[in-house]
Amino acid sequence: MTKLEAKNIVKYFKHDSHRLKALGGVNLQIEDGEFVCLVGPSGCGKSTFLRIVAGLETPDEGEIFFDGKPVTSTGPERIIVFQEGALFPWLKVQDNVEFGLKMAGIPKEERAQISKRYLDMMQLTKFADSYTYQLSTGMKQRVAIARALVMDPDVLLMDEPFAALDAQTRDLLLVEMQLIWEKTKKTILFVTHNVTEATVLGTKVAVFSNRPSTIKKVINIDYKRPRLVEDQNLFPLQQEILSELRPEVKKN
Ligand SMILES: Nc1ncnc2c1ncn2[C@@H]1O[C@H](COP(=O)(O)OP(=O)(O)OP(=O)(O)O)[C@@H](O)[C@H]1O
Repeated sequence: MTKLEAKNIVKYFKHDSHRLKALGGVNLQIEDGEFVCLVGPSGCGKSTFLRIVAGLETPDEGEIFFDGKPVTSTGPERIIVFQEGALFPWLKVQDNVEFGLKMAGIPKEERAQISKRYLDMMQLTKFADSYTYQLSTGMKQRVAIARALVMDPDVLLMDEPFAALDAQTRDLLLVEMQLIWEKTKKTILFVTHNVTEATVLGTKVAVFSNRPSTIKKVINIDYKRPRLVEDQNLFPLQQEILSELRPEVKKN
């Protein structure tokens, strides 16, 4: 079943005296439970596209459909996780994770039950009473992912969530992310600059062209999990993606 569909998404931005055409007609179809990685040259509009899917921006042309209905605003079924996690420093880890549930009026005990499951899943139980400044960057990112997952969204939108992590932490989270996806069966859209990351995570990888961007190619990846970054069987796919990407980066 199709979960999300982008139809001819066009987006302009105002830059001083001129209009910059960021998205030039993006078309993408995403089935329920797919893990779709978005790669493309810097500034091509990947984050803009994700924000449009989240309902945080409106396209100038085209439409996003969620379960066949047009997206007109943000909604709890589409939750975005940003690169820096955007946590609340004045709240403890558990309160950060429960924040959306509290806003939704879920009673305290029920909130605690739900957050416990995701704190366990993200190996954060011991840190439930810590403040976010007491955590490493990788742990903060796990809190941000847990905070999104407690809301049980249909679609998780992730904007370079691992970009600020060291290589070892990132490799661990890449395995954890695959396990979470297998356990929760969420539909995931994941923006990354890292082609290896894209092949490790994705059921498919959508390559954006240079601005005004369109989807240049979609590459399907049907390979056993959990996938590891050092798996050489993924190299040919990485080369295929890079061969699509390099000419776009040069144009940039
Ligand atoms: N709010 C805004 N106002 C003006 N221009 C914007 C705005 N947001 C994005 N842009 C422009 O739109 C283009 C696409 O930006 P966007 O951040 O979506 O690209 P990206 O592919 O995610 O980039 P990167 O890979 O470097 O993070 C860029 O040229 C950027 O300058």
